[in-house]
Amino acid sequence: MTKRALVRRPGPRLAEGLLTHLERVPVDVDLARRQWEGYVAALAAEGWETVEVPPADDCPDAVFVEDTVVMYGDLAVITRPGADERKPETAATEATLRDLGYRIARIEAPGTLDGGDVLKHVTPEGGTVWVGLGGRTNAAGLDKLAAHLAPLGARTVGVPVSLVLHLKSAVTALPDGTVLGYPPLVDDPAGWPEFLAVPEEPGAHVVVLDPSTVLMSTSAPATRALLEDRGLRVVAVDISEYEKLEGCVTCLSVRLRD
Ligand SMILES: CN(C)C(=N)NCCC[C@H](N)C(=O)O
Repeated sequence: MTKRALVRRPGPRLAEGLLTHLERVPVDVDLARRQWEGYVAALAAEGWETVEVPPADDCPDAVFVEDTVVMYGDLAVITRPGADERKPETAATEATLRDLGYRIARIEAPGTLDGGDVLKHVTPEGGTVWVGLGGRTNAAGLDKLAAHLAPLGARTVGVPVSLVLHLKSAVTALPDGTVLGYPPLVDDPAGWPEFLAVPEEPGAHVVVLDPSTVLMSTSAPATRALLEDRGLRVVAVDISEYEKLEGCVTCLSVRLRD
């Protein structure tokens, strides 16, 4: 199976990216460019081919390509980002996925939905899709997504997000479906069937690279040790400049299925 992921190069206005829960601190754009290259190289080293969505230099947050689409099998649901500044980002993602042969659906107004609010766990028996309802994603956006995914066998469930930007700022999932999060930033840790509390905020963010390997930030060493103790292999990347903009490892790519 080809392992393929979308990525989008950071633009010159990266440092102007939106902030909701963090204070603005200077972003080193040259360092951010090198970190992005490092992130893409880490994917390549793990056997992932990357496809670049053409850059959107007028959109500071375009590097966070995860927010522009939700993939489910061969279907690409193009989002309608909750922040107006980010709405122009979706057109090039749609064109790229169309060219790759994916079926396209869209979140239409009045729905808003950011891909960072969507956490999926797909098994051969079916999939569960959790959607964070908070600042960027509204109930109409959740309903539109649920309608697109129901014919594919997915169950869509809304969960509150009030302490961080996106659902995946608070929690992500390990290959076995265990949900991990840093409890002070998770609205309802007890609401998850299998919840693993991690000791660091950036430790809540993993990208599953294969059934035994996850990608995470170097800024969560204690969580890395915890995951390695559970038998996982961890690939760590430095994404400090993106973390200053409320980004994390998940936001910088979108994994595609054949
Ligand atoms: C899971 N996360 C956090 C994301 N998918 N996206 C982060 C976007 C950050 C950007 N500055 C913004 O405010 O939109």
